[in-house]
Amino acid sequence: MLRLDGITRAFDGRRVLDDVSFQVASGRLTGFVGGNGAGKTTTMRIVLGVLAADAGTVTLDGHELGAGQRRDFGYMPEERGLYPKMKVAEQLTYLARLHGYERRTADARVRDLLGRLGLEARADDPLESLSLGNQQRAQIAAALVHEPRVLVLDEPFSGLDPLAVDVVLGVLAEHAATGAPVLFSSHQLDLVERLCDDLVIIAGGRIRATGSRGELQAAHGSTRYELSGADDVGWVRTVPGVDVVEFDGGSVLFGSTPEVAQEVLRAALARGPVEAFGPVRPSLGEIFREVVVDVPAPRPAVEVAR
Ligand SMILES: Nc1ncnc2c1ncn2[C@@H]1O[C@H](COP(=O)(O)OP(=O)(O)OP(=O)(O)O)[C@@H](O)[C@H]1O
Repeated sequence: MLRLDGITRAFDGRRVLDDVSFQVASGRLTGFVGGNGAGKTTTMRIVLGVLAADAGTVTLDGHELGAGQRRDFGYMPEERGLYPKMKVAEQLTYLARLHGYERRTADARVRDLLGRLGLEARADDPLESLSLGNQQRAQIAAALVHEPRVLVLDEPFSGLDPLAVDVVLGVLAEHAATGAPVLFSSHQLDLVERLCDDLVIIAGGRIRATGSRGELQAAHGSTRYELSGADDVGWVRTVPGVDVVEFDGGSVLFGSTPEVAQEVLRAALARGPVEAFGPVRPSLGEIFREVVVDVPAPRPAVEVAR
């Protein structure tokens, strides 16, 4: 398990990470979600040791990280990092060789990865001749080429079409299944909601919520209920304890306690056929809006004595 404890970082006296603590479980995909400037990239750079924290620790399976362990990490940085003019397979093999793979093993590993990422036909083309989405797949291959013990990716899904998202997701999930913690950042909430096992929400440099989707849904945002009937269900508005959110003649979305929801269901059945009834869990977007609302500005790096 990768674990961050009390990470703090300031730039020019402005605190951009404030007591950031969360875990990335082994074998699971953890989505790191936040708006622009929330602190995702800075946190990832600190995990990778590219940037130093002012305070706090990063540990892997209980051991504080040094350069030696981080060599086994895979990282796809925001600024990407491959050579545009070099052929795709050639530079991936070169990277694998830098990690100590023998040529034949490196070649086999690269061909396998390119195959799984749907890039085999472009293996011998210069990176810059690929579409942006395919260049991104090559960047992901570069992060994975040495079978990293921990995988950290900055916005790996941005700019990918839905099919490419599924291809990349499959490859990342396969890698997580080897027991590696996988952390990826994103601000595409709908995508993260579908893709990851666990979520970490950051805003204004502070962690606002962590947990599996189910845990977040249970802890934040209220469950609503949906009722559809053959006839007009406008009467639901008059039931005490019901707060109607949306109404569309034959269907209604409302908030209430579970008990009141059951009363509504019984009343609906007494009136005629019910086509659909059930809880509607809050979306990640709703939870995100709830937990990031009224985020206080980060404290200055140095408290001024009064
Ligand atoms: N090298 C730096 N010098 C000064 N400020 C920095 C530096 N790097 C990051 N920041 C600031 O730290 C804050 C967090 O930035 P960061 O890039 O970590 O956010 P992010 O969540 O990755 O955002 P985005 O989704 O827009 O990439 C921002 O206010 C940014 O301007």
